[in-house]
Amino acid sequence: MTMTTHDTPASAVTEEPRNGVDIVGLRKRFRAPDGTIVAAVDDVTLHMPKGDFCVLLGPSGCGKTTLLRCLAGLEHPDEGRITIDGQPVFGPGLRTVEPQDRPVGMVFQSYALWPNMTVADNVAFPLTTGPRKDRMPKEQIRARVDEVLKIMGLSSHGTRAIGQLSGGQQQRVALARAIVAGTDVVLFDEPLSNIDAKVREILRRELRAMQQDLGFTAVYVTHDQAEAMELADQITVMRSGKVMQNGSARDIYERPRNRYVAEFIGTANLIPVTSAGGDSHQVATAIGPMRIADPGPGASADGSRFVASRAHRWWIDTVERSGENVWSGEITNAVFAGSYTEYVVRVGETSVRVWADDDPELVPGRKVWVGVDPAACVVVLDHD
Ligand SMILES: Nc1ncnc2c1ncn2[C@@H]1O[C@H](COP(=O)(O)OP(=O)(O)OP(=O)(O)O)[C@@H](O)[C@H]1O
Repeated sequence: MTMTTHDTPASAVTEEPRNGVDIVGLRKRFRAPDGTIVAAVDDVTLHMPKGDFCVLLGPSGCGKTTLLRCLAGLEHPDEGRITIDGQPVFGPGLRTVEPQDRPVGMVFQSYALWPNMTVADNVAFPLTTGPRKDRMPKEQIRARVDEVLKIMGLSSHGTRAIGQLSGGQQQRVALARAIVAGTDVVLFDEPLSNIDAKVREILRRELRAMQQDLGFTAVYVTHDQAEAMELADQITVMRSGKVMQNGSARDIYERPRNRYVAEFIGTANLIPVTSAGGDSHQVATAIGPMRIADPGPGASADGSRFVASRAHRWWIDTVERSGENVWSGEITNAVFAGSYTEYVVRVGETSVRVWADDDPELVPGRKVWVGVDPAACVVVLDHD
């Protein structure tokens, strides 16, 4: 990222060649207190294209923070290679590049600000460390700090003490500090998780707009799938140190690779496939034949498979219907969720969840017809 001058809008930033982040065969193991070895990062190979917003998503303990810390240089991997912005920072035969020498900025969950310094001094901090001969002149530092404070909506807060700011404002200061040095890659470790829901939504939108304006590559750790969907150009779903799937939010949501991904993101109906092979557009399932427009990644695989479909792609009706992908069933539960109601419908021995408009006629015990568009059905593996 090239920083703008004081008066230049962020959108006018000059582009420079960048390469994003390349991770090849990365492994990091820890010894747990009971002596067992935990593979926190287990053979991860991943490319994060320059200028993309890349989210590492997964439940607690899946290894996303460890992977981020390896990129930052705060953790020393056991094996593999890392190249950031074209610069190899870790690899065989390479002297590991120390955190302060890596071309990255970082924002933590705890804001990690200096409580006794002013807002402006906190933001300026990365520009005032390192060998004196490499530092920029004071006037230039001030201009850059003013600029990022403006970008973060903190212009009038520069002289305040950190303790006089709200949590949301403190995280803005931390964001400002991460971008002030103009690195091409900024790493975020759950930066919004300590902030209340409304402010978090605002900051999330601002962060995305700022990243697009300035054009840096963002690597963002979260366990919140809604946050991932809203922010990401690329989502990497992790489990037990491994990459389960990597792709755009749409890819991951509409074409999950396996059961784990389908269940982790959004609400999916997973209907067991009962026989292998067959027509690639029709499979035998626990509720009868299901038509699928796109067979999906699990179609030709051996082993347990499911037809995955999103709850909001199903319809529900009290009037008898017939045709493909239509079943009769009985409502067993209805939960009003505001913008939709979740109806749980028993079809044979299986339950499907249908997200539809609230309808007072649709109550538990009611016989109904449900169905799903074949275009919304994809076969997924039980596990890779
Ligand atoms: N310093 C450490 N020593 C021992 N084990 C560790 C260490 N750091 C992480 N681990 C283990 O490595 C695994 C991955 O941890 P990590 O913090 O990367 O997961 P995470 O996905 O970021 O989880 P969270 O969202 O809870 O932070 C976990 O099993 C964790 O207990």
